[in-house]
Amino acid sequence: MSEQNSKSIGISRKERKLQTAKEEKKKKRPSGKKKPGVKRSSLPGKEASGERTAAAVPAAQSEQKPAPRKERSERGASTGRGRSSAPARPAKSNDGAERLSPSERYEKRQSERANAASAKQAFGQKKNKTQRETSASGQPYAGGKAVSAGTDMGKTKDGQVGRVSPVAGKTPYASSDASAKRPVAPADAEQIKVGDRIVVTIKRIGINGEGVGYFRRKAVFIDGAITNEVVKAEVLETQAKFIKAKLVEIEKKSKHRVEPPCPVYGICGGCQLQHISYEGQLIAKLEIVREAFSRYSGLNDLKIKPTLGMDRPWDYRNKAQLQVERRDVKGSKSDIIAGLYEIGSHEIVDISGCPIQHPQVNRAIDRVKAVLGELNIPLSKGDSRGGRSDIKDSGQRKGVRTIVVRNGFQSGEIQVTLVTETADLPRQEEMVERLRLELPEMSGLSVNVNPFKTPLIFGERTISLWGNEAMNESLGDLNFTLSPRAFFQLNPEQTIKLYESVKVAAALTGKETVVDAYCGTGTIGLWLAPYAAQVRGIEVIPEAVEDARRNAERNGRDNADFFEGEAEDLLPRWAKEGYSPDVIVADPPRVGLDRKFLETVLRTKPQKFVYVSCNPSTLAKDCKVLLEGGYEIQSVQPIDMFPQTSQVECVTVLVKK
Ligand SMILES: C[S@@+](CC[C@H](N)C(=O)[O-])C[C@H]1O[C@@H](n2cnc3c(N)ncnc32)[C@H](O)[C@@H]1O
Repeated sequence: MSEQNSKSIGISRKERKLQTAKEEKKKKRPSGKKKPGVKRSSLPGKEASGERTAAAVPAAQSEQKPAPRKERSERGASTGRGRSSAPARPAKSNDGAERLSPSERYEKRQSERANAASAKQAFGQKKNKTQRETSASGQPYAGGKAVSAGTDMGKTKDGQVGRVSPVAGKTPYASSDASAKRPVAPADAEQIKVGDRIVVTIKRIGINGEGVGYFRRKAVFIDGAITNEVVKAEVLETQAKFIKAKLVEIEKKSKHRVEPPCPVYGICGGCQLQHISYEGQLIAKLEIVREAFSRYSGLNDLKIKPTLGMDRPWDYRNKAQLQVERRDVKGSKSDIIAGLYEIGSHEIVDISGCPIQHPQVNRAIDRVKAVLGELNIPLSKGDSRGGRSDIKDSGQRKGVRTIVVRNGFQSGEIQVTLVTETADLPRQEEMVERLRLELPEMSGLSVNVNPFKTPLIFGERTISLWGNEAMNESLGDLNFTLSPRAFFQLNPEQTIKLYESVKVAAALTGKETVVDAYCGTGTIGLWLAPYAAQVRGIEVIPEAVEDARRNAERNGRDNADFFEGEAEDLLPRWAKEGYSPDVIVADPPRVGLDRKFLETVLRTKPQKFVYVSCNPSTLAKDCKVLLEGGYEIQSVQPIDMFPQTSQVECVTVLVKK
């Protein structure tokens, strides 16, 4: 979050825009008619884009017992730092080089990656702006004809479907009377300029949920367009290999196009596919996986199973981590908003009542906001009305930055964690008292201290203010203990399908040795343990390894052991010692598998390799290495863990040829 983007007091231009959008939406809806799965009063969303990154950094697991105001120092750089809010420094070796534990190295790498990504994005945005300005200034305007893209394009119909509500972008589509000022696009893709209008037939949905078509064989990415639609679009950016364009009009509408139910869809950035029917989303996800294998593995005819979806693809998320800000909103009871950053900005979009969060999570967020507001607890972002008088409205200050709420669907427990820059939040006892009254299902309240400006949500130190330091949740027959930072899948209903798919894919007979690489709190390994001779889990975060060991004990899985380290270090070490598992299951973060890890797999040659992936691109790239190394793909099962978003999880089984 940049201080430069701190909000001014009162209603901003963007808020006004948001309110207008909501009002327009209200007008459009038949009165009294409720949208499926959406509360009338609700706004939408999903966690910040760093969710997977943040969630993939599990944390310390402590004994599950009430521990009022007890601080829990976590292993690593912050150990023994007491209540100081001073930034933790990594230990240095004698030669001055950083001496980091595997988990510290992992966190550092994640942070570096995230910083590099945002720098790249910022560079891209700057570049686009320049391009737009340059091109727009020299663009000839000549009548109202758009150039058709490709041989099958340009079938512009009279009386076409014109206006629909804005999707995946903040600007409503232009009306057709704007045609008088339309620039004419050149007939060659290389001469296309920003501001030109083109007609494109959409061939598929891209990995970020955008429609993908071609203009003279050059890929065109158009947010909000759907497969098989013919759309008119305005060019926003031209690159050597692709064009980015904005949807202006839909000439031929897909049968899967639906009205996005959420009033801030396309603004908050949490969802990318709400404008597509659920059936259409499942097909789109299959297309995304197919395209990845074709592009990165060179497999054009791969058989991919239909995406496993949900009966009711709403209210599924068990966790929210929302940025908070104190803001005066006229007509609103609360002066605190909680939400996600608006697409391409540092402004928070309020997402109360988000239709993909479980209602209990939304309710808990509302209660926490109300209590923070009532007690004037300082926030790191917002006006100077509440909180402490020493807090000035000038940039970054110390206070609550993020509210994290996790709900146990089975246990009914609610875990609340406030991420702050400083441990010394005022009125903590009153806060505990008020929250216990307002949120009786709360099983634990913690403060996590993150004094750094980093895209990672959590810092290293977690302090339990009240209740259990860790919450309980179960999946199928297994019971888990989860500390505030511990990774746990976000969609429990689909997680069972995911783990069952892994079980079916592994087809264990009870005799196999199995490695669960990137095991988190040991969930997959424990799921498989009753069907295997032995399970070994590898996980880089020490606290998650402790969780996994505790969970193994709790569930009586005495053939499962969990080891701390990087998968790319431990697997080769075990191989050297002569250990060669029959089956390896790997569930890495989005970056995919490390080269050293892949090379060891090829050397140790397990009969089966079960790859659980949340990123089709890295999945397909890694599979190419395995295919070239003597494996073949037996099955690919996409699973919809995140309905309404463009993300797709896959269980891919590779067997030795
Ligand atoms: C996508 S999560 C999967 C967790 C688990 N399989 C589950 O279903 O809950 C990936 C896990 O890999 C861990 N991880 C990341 N990099 C790692 C590495 N190099 N070696 C081992 N574990 C790693 C993360 O801490 C995280 O717990």
